[in-house]
Amino acid sequence: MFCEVFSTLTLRCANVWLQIHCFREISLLRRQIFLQFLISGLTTLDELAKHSLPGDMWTAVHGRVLDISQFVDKHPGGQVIKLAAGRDATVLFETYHPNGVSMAVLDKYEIGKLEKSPFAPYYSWDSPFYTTLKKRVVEVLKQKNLTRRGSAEIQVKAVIILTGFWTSLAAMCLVSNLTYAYMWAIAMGFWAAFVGTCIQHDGNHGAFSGSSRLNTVAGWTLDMIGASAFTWEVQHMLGHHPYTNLLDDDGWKKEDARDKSTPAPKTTEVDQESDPDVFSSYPFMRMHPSHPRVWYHKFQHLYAPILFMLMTMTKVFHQDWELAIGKRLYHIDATCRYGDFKNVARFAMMKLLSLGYMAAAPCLAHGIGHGLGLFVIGHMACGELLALMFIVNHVIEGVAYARKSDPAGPRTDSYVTPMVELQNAVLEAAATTDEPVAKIPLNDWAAVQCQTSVNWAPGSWFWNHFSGGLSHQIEHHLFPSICHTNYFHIQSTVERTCKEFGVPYQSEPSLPTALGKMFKHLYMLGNHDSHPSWATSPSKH
Ligand code: HEM
Repeated sequence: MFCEVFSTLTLRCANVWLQIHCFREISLLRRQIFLQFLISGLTTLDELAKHSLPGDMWTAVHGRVLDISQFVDKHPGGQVIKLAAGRDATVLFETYHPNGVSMAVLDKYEIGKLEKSPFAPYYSWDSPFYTTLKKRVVEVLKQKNLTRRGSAEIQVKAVIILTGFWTSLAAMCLVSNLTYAYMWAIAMGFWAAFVGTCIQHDGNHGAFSGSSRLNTVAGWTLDMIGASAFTWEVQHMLGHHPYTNLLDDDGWKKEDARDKSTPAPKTTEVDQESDPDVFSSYPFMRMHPSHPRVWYHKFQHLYAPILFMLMTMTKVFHQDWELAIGKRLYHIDATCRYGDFKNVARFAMMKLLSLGYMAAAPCLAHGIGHGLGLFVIGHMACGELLALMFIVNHVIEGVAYARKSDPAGPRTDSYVTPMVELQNAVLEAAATTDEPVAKIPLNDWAAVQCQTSVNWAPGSWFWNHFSGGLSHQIEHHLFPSICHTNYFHIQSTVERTCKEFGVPYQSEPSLPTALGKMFKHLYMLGNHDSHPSWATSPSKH
């Protein structure tokens, strides 16, 4: 105990000393050597978690501990790097750099090695599948003369959407006819959904623009519509994206049962590899076959649309505040964002301001009853559209689910995966030729992303724009730092590469077809603990 306190104190003093003395490049080396000297032995995840605030930021990539305190402001990808602070950021690092990062950069900031996590990592990074995908996609964009991150196309689109939002809001308050006011409220809700899918989504992923500032402003539009970019980053970028449809079987139960007023458990007691999007809806909805089925789930396909309507309001009034105050979302430490007082102040200011123009203004214009009614109707329209477009990509017939306790890769409920079938077919075909084909591990990160996401209307310019790239969910999950306006340009390359490597790639021809399959799947999950049809999910090739 004494040793722990002493070493923490020494490190903190050392950091303050280094803040004061190390602002030049030459000092970086001194700082690195000094920290290397101080950290004798391996760094634990708990020690790493103590370094997540500006001026004192450590992260870990492939077992190497990096001091990124001095690098964050120089990072070519902008402020998103702060999400890596205080945690193992291997998945973020691998997935946000389609062009790779020189090892010299890592060498420059390395200060030690990470102790092995008590939880075995789910993913494998060894296959050539993701490297080949990255190389081909970067090449296609180069050939088409497109920038990876957004350009004029998304910026013009952003102006149109923002104009739509503010015009609907103003019209909702200014028209005297209440029927029209409610129609404007619905329009405002839809525009707000487009702000979410087409502006903030790219901004917070660092994909809206090459300019870090513009990305921050684009990300901030989520606060403009009443939610919080910081909360979204934690849930979506640190939870859902890296660990899509992956469930730590015991972890969610522990989190569920935990008394939230007690101190957060240590990082050795909780596993970061779990997708909050699939377990946060439980017990209201059963979205993952690992969750126990409760009697009312058999109606979930019927009541799902009602819950979807309430989604944004729950976030705005409950989840955002819980996170900002507790600095934690389920198993995810949110200190990197809400540990900074400036961020909490920004959060609170935007909450107040947005409530002013979205709720108080209509109340002033139409009276409290109708004012609140307009606010709620706007939210319901927004929540419904957003939920339908998001959930359809991951909870749908044929999609795969993964369990941390199951080492054999993502699979349908009855232990047959389309990936196994496809791999066998590809390897068999290759056996008759001279061309060797690499076998892809079932837990290959990119291959898992392809199996846990589903596209709809692939290659369509219109639907790509309408959904902010959600129609090309597989491409988005593989390349979150690439602007959504590019996805239909890279779609055929990704599909071809999947086919070549024997990795499943599921596309539904249209949104209505995909929605039909989503509701059918919700019905199946609600009415069967497991079902034979999950065992024979058709391979799409
Ligand atoms: C952990 C240590 C990290 C290091 C050393 C690092 C380093 C770099 C470097 C050298 C580049 C320029 C690459 C190029 O020119 O192609 C870059 C770009 C970028 N980084 Fe990082 N990065 C780190 C973490 C992160 C994290 C955690 C994220 C996201 C959460 C991120 C997001 C980005 C983005 C969006 C770009 C722009 C990519 C593009 O232009 O396509 N980086 N980073």
